[in-house]
Amino acid sequence: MLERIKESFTESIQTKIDALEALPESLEKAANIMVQCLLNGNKILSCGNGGSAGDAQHFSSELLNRFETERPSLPAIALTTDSSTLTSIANDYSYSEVFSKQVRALGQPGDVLLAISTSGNSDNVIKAMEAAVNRDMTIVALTGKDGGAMAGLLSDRDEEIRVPSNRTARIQEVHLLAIHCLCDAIDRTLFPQQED
Ligand SMILES: O=C(CO)[C@@H](O)[C@H](O)[C@H](O)[C@H](O)COP(=O)(O)O
Ligand SMILES: [Zn+2]
Repeated sequence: MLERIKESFTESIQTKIDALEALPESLEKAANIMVQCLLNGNKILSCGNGGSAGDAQHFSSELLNRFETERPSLPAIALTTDSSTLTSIANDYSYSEVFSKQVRALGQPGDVLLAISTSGNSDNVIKAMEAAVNRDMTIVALTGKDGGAMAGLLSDRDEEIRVPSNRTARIQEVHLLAIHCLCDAIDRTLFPQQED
């Protein structure tokens, strides 16, 4: 057991080292997309399943409340939190529609969708991306593995942050770091004078 735990630490550290090579440029582009969206008075919607639902909420709470510095609240909505909406859409239509219906209701041109999936193949996240394209929104996709079907849906205006790993847990661990990098970049660009 001890060996297994140590292996998980080593693998997680190695995935972050690999991500340090692969991800900074896409993270910078994604941060710029989000900053521009917020400067234009738009908002960021986020979604994902399981651990990625937690990540979607982690991100929105850091915008709505705060990350590390005192600054005004920023507009973000996690599409994973309203159990009445989620269960009724899943019950009346299909689980694959739970995010896309909300995107069609809440998404405005210029908003950003933060779409999170380690496989890039979750149907409800893919349908949310399709709805976002129809709403003239920009997409930031946090993915892993080979990017899955999500990678094929992105256009030049969008950005994919694809963690170089095939293991869901390791990918999720880097997704959280990526989310914190995005929050840090947003805060430092929008509020350069604020104290830590
Ligand atoms: O947290 C974990 C595994 O670490 C799970 O809850 C995981 O998020 C779920 O199996 C998700 O349904 C996986 O979806 P995805 O990342 O492939 O989109
Ligand atoms: Zn997990």
